Amino acid sequence: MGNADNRTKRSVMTIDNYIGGFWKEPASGKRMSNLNPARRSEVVGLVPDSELGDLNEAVEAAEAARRAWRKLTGAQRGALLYKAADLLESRMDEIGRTMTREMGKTLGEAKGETARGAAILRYYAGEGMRPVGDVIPSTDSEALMFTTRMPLGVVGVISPWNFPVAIPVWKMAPALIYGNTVVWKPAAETAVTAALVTACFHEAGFPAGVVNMVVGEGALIGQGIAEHPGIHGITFTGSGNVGKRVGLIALARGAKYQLEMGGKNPVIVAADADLDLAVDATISGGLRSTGQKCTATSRVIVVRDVYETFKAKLAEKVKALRVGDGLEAETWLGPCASEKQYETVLRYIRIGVEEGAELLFGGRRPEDPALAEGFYVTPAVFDRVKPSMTIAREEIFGPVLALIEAADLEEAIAIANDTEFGLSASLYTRDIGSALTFIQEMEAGMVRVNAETAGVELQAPFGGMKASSSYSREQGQAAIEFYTSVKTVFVKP
Ligand SMILES: NC(=O)C1=CN([C@@H]2O[C@H](COP(=O)(O)OP(=O)(O)OC[C@H]3O[C@@H](n4cnc5c(N)ncnc54)[C@H](OP(=O)(O)O)[C@@H]3O)[C@@H](O)[C@H]2O)C=CC1
Ligand SMILES: O=C(O)CCC(=O)C(=O)O
Repeated sequence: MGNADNRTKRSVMTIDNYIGGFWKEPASGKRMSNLNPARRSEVVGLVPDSELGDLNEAVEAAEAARRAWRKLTGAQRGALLYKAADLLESRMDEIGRTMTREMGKTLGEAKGETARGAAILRYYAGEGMRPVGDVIPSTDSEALMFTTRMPLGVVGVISPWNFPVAIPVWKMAPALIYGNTVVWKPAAETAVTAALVTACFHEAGFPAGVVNMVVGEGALIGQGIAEHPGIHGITFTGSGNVGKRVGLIALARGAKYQLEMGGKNPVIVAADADLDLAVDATISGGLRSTGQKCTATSRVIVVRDVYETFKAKLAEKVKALRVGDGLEAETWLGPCASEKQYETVLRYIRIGVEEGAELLFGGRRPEDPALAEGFYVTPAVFDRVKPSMTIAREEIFGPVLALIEAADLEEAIAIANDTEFGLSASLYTRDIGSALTFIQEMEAGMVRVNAETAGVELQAPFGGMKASSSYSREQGQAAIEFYTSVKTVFVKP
């Protein structure tokens, strides 16, 4: 993997692809630099700029491994997942620090995410011992009819930079336990973290070719995965534009696909809400990970009776959040993950102001000269946002909250539903009737009452409605639906 001895230090790690059980230089020998978003002059790693030849080699390795892998028992595959979980957990500090240096989230969040990766691996390791299929009564009294499941074959995993451990693990762990082999293209921006995760699979003793990692430009290697005839299923998390493209390519060649894309997640604050609880959840749901979660709260829809009180409480707490390097213990909010993301956030803040929303707080570079070299922006709160404004409609993926006033709960739910997205939504209320109306009316894959919009439990289905996903669900027992095909068996003596 290169420079492994210096993993936790501020040294530059040189990363290779992982193909057929070996760390391999990209055929071109070319590499890209990954920068620390907290300090743009600091190079965290040199990561492969792979070509299609590297991808082809990985697909061949995955194809060569898949029959023997499928023939192992679930318990045998699960034993390897348990080992990978133990390794990931034992390296929580090293992986967390690398993640923070590579994409900026605070060390606490990065370590928490790594621990979550280990928990996901253990959940799916156990899945190797759980029942599969149903016995179905046949109309023929002599016959036995039942369902079983087959793995898809080679699964292509295309993952983003915002959860560089949890998302690929929640895709790879079920793919593997159900008997598939994997070719993983992590986001190039977090490929050093990805290599540390891959090292856990390698050292756990997964047979050669079962897990492969190829790092390169999304438009080449990601698209190459979508197009590759040797890849039978593609699971993608990222932007809507790329996701739709991946889906269209997969559909055209008859491959199975699953897309998790953006969100424009609302929190509704009802007149009877516990306002302190709602404020804390808005801050945590909207601004943790610098707002770079597909489940992040971005629209804060507050019923008129409590709008001004809620706004004052929110502004006071947001002002107190400490922006800084995620490695510093006192930092609450790290930098945006990249210059591209930073420019996007600043552009949306400009658009918000131009369209007439009132910038109540933040949305600027911090004044501290120690932060001048990073992609920092102070958390922004916009007041008097209209549902038609761009900042209320498009996914920003940054620390920006848009406050929208609603006359009552009915109008709040109508505003919440007036979006192309439908990933997550929350309501703060003390009234059971309001909660039930919200649960019934809200068009979102995850609805949460008195809980923030972000926060995914690994054992529950995760996914969105409308443009947020391809209607499929990940995680928990739902994952089996994507990573396997049902086979109906009819046996007569
Ligand atoms: N739903 C979510 O969790 C996420 C949503 N987003 C949204 O997307 C916006 C842009 O982020 P960005 O990183 O550019 O997201 P992308 O959709 O570009 O990236 C997601 C993954 O897809 C890969 N990719 C890029 N282009 C292609 C392609 N043509 N075919 C196949 N794969 C491809 C990327 O590779 P590489 O990056 O190496 O080029 C990465 O691995 C964010 O501002 C946010 O709104 C982003 C990340 C996660
Ligand atoms: O909220 C979470 O923990 C998961 C969010 C997520 O899946 C994403 O941002 O892509």
